[in-house]
Amino acid sequence: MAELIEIHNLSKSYGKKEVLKNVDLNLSGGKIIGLLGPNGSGKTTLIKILNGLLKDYTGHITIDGQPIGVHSKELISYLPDEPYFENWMTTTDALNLFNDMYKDFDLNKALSLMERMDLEKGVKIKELSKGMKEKFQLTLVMSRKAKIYILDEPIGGVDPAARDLILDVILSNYAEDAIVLLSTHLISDIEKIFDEVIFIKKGLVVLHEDSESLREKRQASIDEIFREEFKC
Ligand SMILES: Nc1ncnc2c1ncn2[C@@H]1O[C@H](COP(=O)(O)OP(=O)(O)OP(=O)(O)O)[C@@H](O)[C@H]1O
Repeated sequence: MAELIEIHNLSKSYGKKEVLKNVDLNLSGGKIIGLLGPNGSGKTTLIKILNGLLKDYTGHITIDGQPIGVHSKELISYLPDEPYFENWMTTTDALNLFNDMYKDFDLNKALSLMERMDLEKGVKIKELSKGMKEKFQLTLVMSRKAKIYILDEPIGGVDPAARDLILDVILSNYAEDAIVLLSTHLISDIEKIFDEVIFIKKGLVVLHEDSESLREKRQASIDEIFREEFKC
């Protein structure tokens, strides 16, 4: 049976610079997968391709057995690395927008997550702090009953106490057969929830392994293995 995400021989260049090189990845459902690599290694580029935002690549990708398109966009709940709200929007406007836009959006879940995150309705999003914006975006994204969640740096701006809350929200809000693909630099904070990790180095996938067996094999944490692998 086809894996939920299959990537074969994917390459992508910006001008003459090749930033993804012959990437092969098969990702199956029921896993939280860490996409890890130093700055500029190609994580966001890969994520944008999976979300249909970049189309000028070579190689072959299927999501749930189909090429990237309407079907994959319905399956994926995507948290981009930058806020995407319009300046005029309040938290209530954004809730309504998600409710209108996505069939799988659970408004009641979003409202209860907002309460847990200490976020209020009717507040102008541009007046929220960076961390509060991140929490709010994550609330919206995790309130969809999606088959795939792609989270680009979900906790970069939030304080350490809120990070644990966010991890709990991620863990308890995805269906068991779904994929969570998550890019982060805060490996030690998040690694406990990873089932698998992917290391990407200058556009090449240099490692894709089960995180528990990797830790056992190397007798080190994912954070330590990452630091060793990417030592400057
Ligand atoms: N729009 C663009 N035009 C030209 N080059 C780009 C563009 N976007 C990204 N790049 C280049 O592609 C490479 C990969 O960038 P990408 O944003 O995918 O890396 P990343 O792993 O997500 O980095 P970070 O951890 O810093 O967010 C980098 O060399 C970057 O300079």
